[in-house]
Amino acid sequence: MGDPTDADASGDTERTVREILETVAGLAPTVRDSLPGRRRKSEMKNPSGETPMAADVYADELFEEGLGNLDGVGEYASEERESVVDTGSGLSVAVDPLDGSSNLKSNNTMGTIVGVYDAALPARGENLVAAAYVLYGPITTLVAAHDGEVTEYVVDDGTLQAVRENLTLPDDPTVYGFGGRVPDWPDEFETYARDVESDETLKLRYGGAMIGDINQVLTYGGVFAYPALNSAPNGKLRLQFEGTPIGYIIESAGGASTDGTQSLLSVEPTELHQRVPVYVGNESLVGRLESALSS
Ligand SMILES: O=P(O)(O)OC[C@H]1O[C@](O)(COP(=O)(O)O)[C@@H](O)[C@@H]1O
Ligand SMILES: [Mg+2]
Ligand SMILES: [Mg+2]
Repeated sequence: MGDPTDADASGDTERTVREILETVAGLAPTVRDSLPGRRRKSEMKNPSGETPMAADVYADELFEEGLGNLDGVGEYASEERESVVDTGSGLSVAVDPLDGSSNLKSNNTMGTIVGVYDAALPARGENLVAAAYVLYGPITTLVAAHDGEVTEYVVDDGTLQAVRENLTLPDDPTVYGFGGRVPDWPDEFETYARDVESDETLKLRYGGAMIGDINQVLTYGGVFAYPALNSAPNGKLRLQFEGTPIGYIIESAGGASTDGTQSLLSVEPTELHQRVPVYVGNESLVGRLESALSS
């Protein structure tokens, strides 16, 4: 028989993960409804030096209140605020409240990303106990990874309705999407990209919101990269809010993730808002990429 204290702890974790997913699902329609009236820049700068949209700031406030008020959540952090908010004791939640919010101007897809860590932030990907994203597409969906399983839910009415269980990346990948300006790509990455482009089984899908592109990779199989750039060796995306949760979801779905040399889940966090090159997708394509980058 196991230690009753451990059983309590894991029961608490399960309950809190469920409550976090339910809270995010519950807020998703409100976030979506808030977008038309917040399609403008805010007056502030975020810790990454960007000017967020009013919608980014509002979504962050909603998630901070909703998730921070849960008994089992001890820390809340987001891409839009400088430091970690201490909300009691329990799991730590790191949120990208709106991913791809520059797509608001052109009315294209966006998402929300949530990482649930069992350690103080910033934490390693290996401390993730769950990760999820909301996709504000024609349908509002939530994809969650927990205990090695990935599930897609429809959350249009604010509740979790499972529609696809045990999601895995298809064996025969068909899509790729790479961010950053091509002249800014390091030579090794450009060689890989040209190789992928000339593969007759693959076609380009890039939408300017990582979550939209990731959902295509999860649906059709393929590879997404926001690479290291000549002008930004750590790329654009943030480790804690984007890199590790997405690495966790893709790895849970049988795919691979890397920062170029190691799994995104193994990258040592040194700073809450640090950036990281992100490469995720089918193992075959990520393996080819790691070889290309090391040559
Ligand atoms: O405009 P670019 O350089 O293609 O960048 C797009 C990338 O930046 C992001 O929008 C960054 O995320 P945020 O919108 O949360 O800052 C990603 O979703 C996307 O993959
Ligand atoms: Mg983002
Ligand atoms: Mg964002």
